[in-house]
Amino acid sequence: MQSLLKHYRRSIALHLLLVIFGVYFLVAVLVTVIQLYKEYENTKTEFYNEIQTLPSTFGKGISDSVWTYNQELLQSILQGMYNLPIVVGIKVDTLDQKMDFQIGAVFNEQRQVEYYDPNGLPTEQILTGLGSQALFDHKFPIYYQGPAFDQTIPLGTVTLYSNDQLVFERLKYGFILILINSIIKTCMLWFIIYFFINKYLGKPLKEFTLKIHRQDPQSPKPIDLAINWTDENELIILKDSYNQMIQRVNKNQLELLQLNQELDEKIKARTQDLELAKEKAEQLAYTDPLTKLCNRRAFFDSGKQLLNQAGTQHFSISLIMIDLDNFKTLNDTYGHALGDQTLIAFADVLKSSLSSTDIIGRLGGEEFAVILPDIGEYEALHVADSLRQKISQIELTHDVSSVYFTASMGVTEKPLRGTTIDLLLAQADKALYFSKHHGRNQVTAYSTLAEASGVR
Ligand SMILES: Nc1nc2c(ncn2[C@@H]2O[C@H](COP(=O)(O)OP(=O)(O)OP(=O)(O)O)[C@@H](O)[C@H]2O)c(=O)[nH]1
Repeated sequence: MQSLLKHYRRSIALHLLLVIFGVYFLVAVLVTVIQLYKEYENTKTEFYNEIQTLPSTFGKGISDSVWTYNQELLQSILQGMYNLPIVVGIKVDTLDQKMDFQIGAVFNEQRQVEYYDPNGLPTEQILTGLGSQALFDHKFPIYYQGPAFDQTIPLGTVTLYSNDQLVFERLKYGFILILINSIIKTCMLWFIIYFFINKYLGKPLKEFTLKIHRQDPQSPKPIDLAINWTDENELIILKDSYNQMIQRVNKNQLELLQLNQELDEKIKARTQDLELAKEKAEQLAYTDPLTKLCNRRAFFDSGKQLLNQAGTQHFSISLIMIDLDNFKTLNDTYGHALGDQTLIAFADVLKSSLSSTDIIGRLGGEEFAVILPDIGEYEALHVADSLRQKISQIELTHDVSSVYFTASMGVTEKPLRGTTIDLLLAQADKALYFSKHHGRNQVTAYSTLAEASGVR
């Protein structure tokens, strides 16, 4: 039952059928009722006509039997009439009341039904099978017109009783035939409609839906239906429209895929650019743009790290502070550009002379500092002096003349316990100051100054 209901709910053919069948059934019932009513009316008229022909058939015999007081003849005529299927009762009323006779179902004077047997004796209700509710009567007079009389002599009346239900009885078979006919026609129509709607609409739609369900959503393909029609009906238009839509969707998806790939590549390139820019920015943040040495900030950061390491791993650290001599004069004499060249050449000498573990920084202007890990003051003095000599040999050219410059230095070593970069710089600066004020182009150890002043 459940599956039947499911089938009904999913079947367009059954739905349409129900609607068509419902409407057809109503129309058929209406037409049949009208047809039946017309048949009833016609049959009833025929019925009355038949009743009215009876006096012409039996009237003469009845008149003769009443005129001659022949009770036996009258009774046999009336019984013959009573046997006719359209008659349910007969009543003969004569003027002298001598030949009165009733047979079957008749009305009395109060219009109530009374029943008489074929011998004219009162009896219980007669089983006519028709009931007496629809009883109606047709009265006709009886006359005698014998050969000896010029005029007709009234003898009385004969009342024939019939029943409306007899009309129905007559119609019954016709009606049953009409009904069977309608049922067969409806069933045939039902089957034909269902078969063709299902074949030409239901099945193709079902196949179409099934194929849509089975489509791969990533790459749907055009659908082909097993329809044998060549003309452009709605179903074929629907299928073609679907296929066109699928082609458009596939094309759009391909374009989207390409756009995605392009976007991916652009994002990759942009990310690389950003990383490079970030690297550059980081470099800029920590590198002096002119000399490419560590700037003040990078020098302090790396220096602090190295100091911490030296504290925990117990290795010595020395710091050299370097300042170019009379740099202002050099700038003023040969120009700022040569000043820049001087700074670059000086930085190159530092880079090439020192180890990669040494930290070289430009603290500002023409002021530089170097941190030498694992090197004591004595060794650092030698490194500084070697640098000083190399610097003094750097040859710069201005126009056709050669330009030389020198640098003064101050050296200090990290004490055994605790110190800071600032403190080391301050000590080295004092030594540097000493070098400057004692003729420049020389190296001074902070320890000698401290010893001389008794600070250490
Ligand atoms: N060309 C150039 N000059 C700079 C740069 N930075 C600082 N200076 C110059 O360096 C000079 C430093 O001068 P001072 O501080 O008087 O020192 P000095 O002339 O070297 O004298 P002493 O240190 O006493 O020997 C100034 O004239 C600055 O303008 C730079 O990046 N390029």
